[in-house]
Amino acid sequence: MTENSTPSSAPLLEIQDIQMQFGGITALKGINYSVPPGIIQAVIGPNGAGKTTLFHCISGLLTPTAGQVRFDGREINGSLPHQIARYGISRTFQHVALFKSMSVLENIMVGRHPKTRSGFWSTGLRFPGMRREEKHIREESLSHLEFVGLAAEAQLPAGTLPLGKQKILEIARALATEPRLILLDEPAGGLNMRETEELGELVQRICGRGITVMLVEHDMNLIMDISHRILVLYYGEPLATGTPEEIKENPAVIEAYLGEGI
Ligand SMILES: Nc1ncnc2c1ncn2[C@@H]1O[C@H](COP(=O)(O)OP(=O)(O)OP(=O)(O)O)[C@@H](O)[C@H]1O
Repeated sequence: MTENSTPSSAPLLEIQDIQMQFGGITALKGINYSVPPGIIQAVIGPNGAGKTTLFHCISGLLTPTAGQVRFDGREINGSLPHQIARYGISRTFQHVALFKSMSVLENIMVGRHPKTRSGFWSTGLRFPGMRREEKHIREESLSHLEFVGLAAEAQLPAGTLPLGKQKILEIARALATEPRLILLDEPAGGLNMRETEELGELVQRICGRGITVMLVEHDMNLIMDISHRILVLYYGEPLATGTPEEIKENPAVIEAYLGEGI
């Protein structure tokens, strides 16, 4: 178990002795970790280390077998994913999960619904107040597309975009709920070098907006370039924490990744 310290600001996310058991498999073995606001926090580790399971526990897809997750001082484990989205945490998935026949813009508008009073689908009833709300959602959704560089593709079916742009669209949809913490699960998976560089710039701009980013990623160049802090998981436990420079030189990390090209 490892605990990091955040002397300058109260943590945004506190993970306290989280354990996750799947039958006989212990995917997380008691993790303590805090993430301060305003940083890019990477989570790395070999396949099966527990990274995605940790994201599932934070975003409410899984309830930890033991331990607590606190977000901005509020205990959130046991809350449902849509409640957690309302508290200010959104996420993307390892495999793209878009509505492929809907337009790029509509995919964002759907993502807006946790923030609206009437909900995206009920705006279809088209009462005047709802029409105003839909117009507002449309404008805000377009501004998210502009932020990520996809405004020109707004009317295209999402499924016609190349993979790199679909992944960016997923990030835009996660941003549309106006999160304070965004969890990105392997956003660079399947991207070429240029797309990965653009993704890195986007993640830095997201952080520049004051949104805390947690990033699970296997692309070590990207991780080392943009992360402020790294948590290394190994068989469900923290192996090391630190800055990219500290992690690069950590003998336990080098040993764990030996042959895996860190
Ligand atoms: N729903 C599940 N049922 C049973 N075992 C699971 C389940 N989800 C994850 N596991 C197991 O928990 C462990 C951690 O899996 P997890 O997907 O969190 O790892 P990971 O670090 O994200 O791996 P990868 O880098 O390959 O995505 C693995 O041993 C995995 O097989």
